[in-house]
Amino acid sequence: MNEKLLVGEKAAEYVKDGMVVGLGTGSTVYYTIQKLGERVAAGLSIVGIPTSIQTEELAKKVGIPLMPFEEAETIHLAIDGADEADPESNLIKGGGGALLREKMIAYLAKQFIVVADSKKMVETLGAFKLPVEIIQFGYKVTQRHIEKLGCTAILRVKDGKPYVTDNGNYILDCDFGDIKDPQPLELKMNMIPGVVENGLFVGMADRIITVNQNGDVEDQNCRG
Ligand SMILES: O=C(CO)[C@H](O)[C@H](O)COP(=O)(O)O
Repeated sequence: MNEKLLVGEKAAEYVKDGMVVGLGTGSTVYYTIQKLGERVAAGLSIVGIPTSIQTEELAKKVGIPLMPFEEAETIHLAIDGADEADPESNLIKGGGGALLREKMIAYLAKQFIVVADSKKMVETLGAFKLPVEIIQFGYKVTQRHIEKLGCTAILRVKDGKPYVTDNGNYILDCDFGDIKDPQPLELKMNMIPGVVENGLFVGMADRIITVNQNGDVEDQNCRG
């Protein structure tokens, strides 16, 4: 069973005619975007706002009309994946390196739907190392400040070179062990000069679409 396909396609059902839709990044929301492409070809009228260059290319390929984020007055709905989700619907995101644009777009969205296969659902955040986007200037100094918060921070590397985000920044993957109380950490992290954004999404998800132990799609309303 392809859980990513199941949850990705389920989320596409929330997209209605006339919506401005935030398009997330990754291998789960890939299926949402594919499905939306099919629906656009069949007459659905939407405008997408991509959270990464990768997603922009995919959306163009499947025929979803796009608009620049800076021109958006509102986003009706944003759909995105997650690396981990805890029982309070707090998330770690940024495995794909798009956390900054993902958070900006989710923040503007009236509704934020997360698509997550069952492996992403955890009791406590932190087995997945927390991605933190930092500026390149003085990055080792920023790294030391971040480590004082109680983690080991490793510079993300791709093809033997530091990984550079769509925004021209570096990413540190930070091992805090269990993150039992994500909100203070999210705030403290962003107080450090040189930190642009971190991958903790606290209290942002409105729905999480996942797969339960019986193999059924479970559509959780995070607002009770
Ligand atoms: O945060 C992200 C990218 O920055 C992704 O949403 C997250 O990494 C999940 O990706 P996938 O659906 O491929 O497991």
